[in-house]
Amino acid sequence: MKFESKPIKEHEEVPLADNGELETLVEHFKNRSARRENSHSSRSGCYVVCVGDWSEDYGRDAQLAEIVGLVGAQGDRVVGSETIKQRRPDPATVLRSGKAKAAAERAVRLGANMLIVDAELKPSQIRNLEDLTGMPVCDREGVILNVFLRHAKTQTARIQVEIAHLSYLKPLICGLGLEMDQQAGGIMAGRGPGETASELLARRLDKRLAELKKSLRRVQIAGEAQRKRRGQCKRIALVGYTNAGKTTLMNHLASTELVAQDMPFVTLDTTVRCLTRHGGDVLLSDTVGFIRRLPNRLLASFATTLAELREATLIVPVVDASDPEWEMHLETTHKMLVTLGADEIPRYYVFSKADRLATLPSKEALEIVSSGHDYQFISNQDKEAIGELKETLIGRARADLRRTKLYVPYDASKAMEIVYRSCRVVETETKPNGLLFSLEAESYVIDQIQRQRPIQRRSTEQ
Ligand SMILES: Nc1nc2c(ncn2[C@@H]2O[C@H](COP(=O)(O)OP(=O)(O)OP(=O)(O)O)[C@@H](O)[C@H]2O)c(=O)[nH]1
Ligand SMILES: [Mg+2]
Repeated sequence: MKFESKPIKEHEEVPLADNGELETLVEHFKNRSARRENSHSSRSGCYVVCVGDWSEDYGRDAQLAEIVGLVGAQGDRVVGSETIKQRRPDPATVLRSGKAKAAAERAVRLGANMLIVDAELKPSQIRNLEDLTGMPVCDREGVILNVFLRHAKTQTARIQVEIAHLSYLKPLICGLGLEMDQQAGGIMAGRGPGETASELLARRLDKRLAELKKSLRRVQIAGEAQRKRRGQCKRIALVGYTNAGKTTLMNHLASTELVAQDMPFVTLDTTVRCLTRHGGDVLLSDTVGFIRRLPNRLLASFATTLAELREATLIVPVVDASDPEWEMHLETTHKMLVTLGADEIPRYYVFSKADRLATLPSKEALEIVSSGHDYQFISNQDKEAIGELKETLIGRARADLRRTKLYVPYDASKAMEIVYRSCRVVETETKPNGLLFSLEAESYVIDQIQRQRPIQRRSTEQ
């Protein structure tokens, strides 16, 4: 099977911008950043408040560092920050009012014109906090969406991010109710009889969301033909926490020149390239990174892109070994693989940025976190190790198919599904309570079928 190593052609004609009133209004209510709030000052800034119930200082510092990094990636400057330990959030404002006011005073003294709260806030909580502090407030989801908006370059990524962003904005905009009617009265011509400005806006936002979803579907259908052509190729997917070094590794392994930067969510699109020479049977893909508490809206919007991971022959979790939080990053990656239904696929772990480590973690610790799968430490400067890794990955992806006989009882529906989805059935024999298959499949698929309890029970009964 030959596969041409060409970049995916995006649909250029998919309409994105709505140049009319909706754009003006969305822009008006768009999740604020310090730059936009104070467009006169090029060095306006944010004050970050990190909320949590940490048992150790270490977890608190790491959470703060992460949100500060995200604010930087959305293009803003952090002028100050603090952490507030709080077990239960205040229902109206998440932060207790005294603490919120004190934080806002410190923020103003430092010249901030936006308060970033590292928590998931409801639209009403954002409004209450803004009333209480007198400052524009942006929550964690808003910051992540801003970063995605800033980095979305291709049409697919832009549509996916815009869908997530508009769904986030909708309750914020519509919840403004009367105030919104007064502000928008002048702008919004074409209001139906008895329809308030916020109702009209909700209707338009819904229409826009429906258009975007249709556009996304069109782009995805166009990509499906390309995916089908790749169907017979072995696929290796690089996955992992954002900023782990996935794209850097892809560039070294597949001689690509994709953008890799010390910043979260630089990659938002899946890029697929041949790992073997002159087109060939092994493909490598670079994917959007993960983060703890990834907003559900973004996950839903990127669901189809990420669902491709399920088709991989080999998953390569890339872990930044130099990050003090690497174990949490790995845990987040594992949870995402479970959510995406890709946790049964064979894995080969790569611990990146080894050049930054004085000592490597102990073998025992690594075996536990990699749950017995093989792993390798790598540094982007070590060409020899990268060459070896490439050979190992190609070898793993091409692992031979096994031919075997397997009895599957009728009531083992999950096992039946795996047989028909992932095996080549050579022969089927009917038995009183099930089917005896002669089939061909990769070893892990056979193991997966055998792990289904009813089969083990019944096959020994036979
Ligand atoms: N010192 C060192 N830096 C590395 C290594 N690998 C990657 N980096 C750096 O780590 C940063 C992030 O690398 P990327 O490859 O963009 O990470 P990513 O996982 O693709 O990140 P996102 O696409 O943003 O999720 C970049 O500044 C790289 O130069 C390595 O082995 N050693
Ligand atoms: Mg990347």
